[in-house]
Amino acid sequence: MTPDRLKELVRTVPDFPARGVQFRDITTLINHGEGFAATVAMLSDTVEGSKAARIVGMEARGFIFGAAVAARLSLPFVPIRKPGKLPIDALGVDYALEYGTDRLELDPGAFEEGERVAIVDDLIATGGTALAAAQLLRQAEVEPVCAAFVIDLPDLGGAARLREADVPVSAIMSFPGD
Ligand SMILES: O=P(O)(O)OC[C@H]1O[C@H](OP(=O)(O)OP(=O)(O)O)[C@H](O)[C@@H]1O
Ligand SMILES: Nc1ncnc2[nH]cnc12
Repeated sequence: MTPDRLKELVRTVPDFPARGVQFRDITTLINHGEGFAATVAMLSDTVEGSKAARIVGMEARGFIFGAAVAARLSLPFVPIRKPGKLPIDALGVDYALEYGTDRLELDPGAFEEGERVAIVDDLIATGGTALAAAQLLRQAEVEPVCAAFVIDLPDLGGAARLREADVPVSAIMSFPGD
């Protein structure tokens, strides 16, 4: 399947969760077996090329793709969670959303010192989530060597921000103009 065909499987919902937002919904993509498999295969090629030893994915949609890529490549998977969910002393980073703030947490004991780690998520918009993930990885003294997304919303600037922070970025498809 081509990236253009995969793009057709993403449902666009106007004015969700707020007026003016074009919500790019991946539930219709993963509800298509061949489309989901092709998406995971493409993300896996990127992650494999980065020579990452481990994959992290951000709660919740990042778990869907990150865990699938990890299983396909027989790589270990580490969840980056929303606050208060990890049962151990976790590293935490607060980050800005369009309105207000949120927080991501990570188990620093989940890694080998200095190893190469890939970030996988469904979508990059402002980059706040992915930058927080990269910051958490650096706090855990490992190297974010790749950030692989299904969808990039380039007008929101997240991919550019991540590259400025020295994290290589790739996406299967983009929706310019969002
Ligand atoms: O680049 P950003 O502006 O940070 O936006 C992208 C993030 O937003 C969505 O997650 P959300 O926080 O909505 O959580 P969910 O996965 O639980 O739906 C998406 O899955 C990304 O993680
Ligand atoms: N436009 C959008 N569609 C889906 N998920 C998002 N996360 C942040 N912006 C989004």
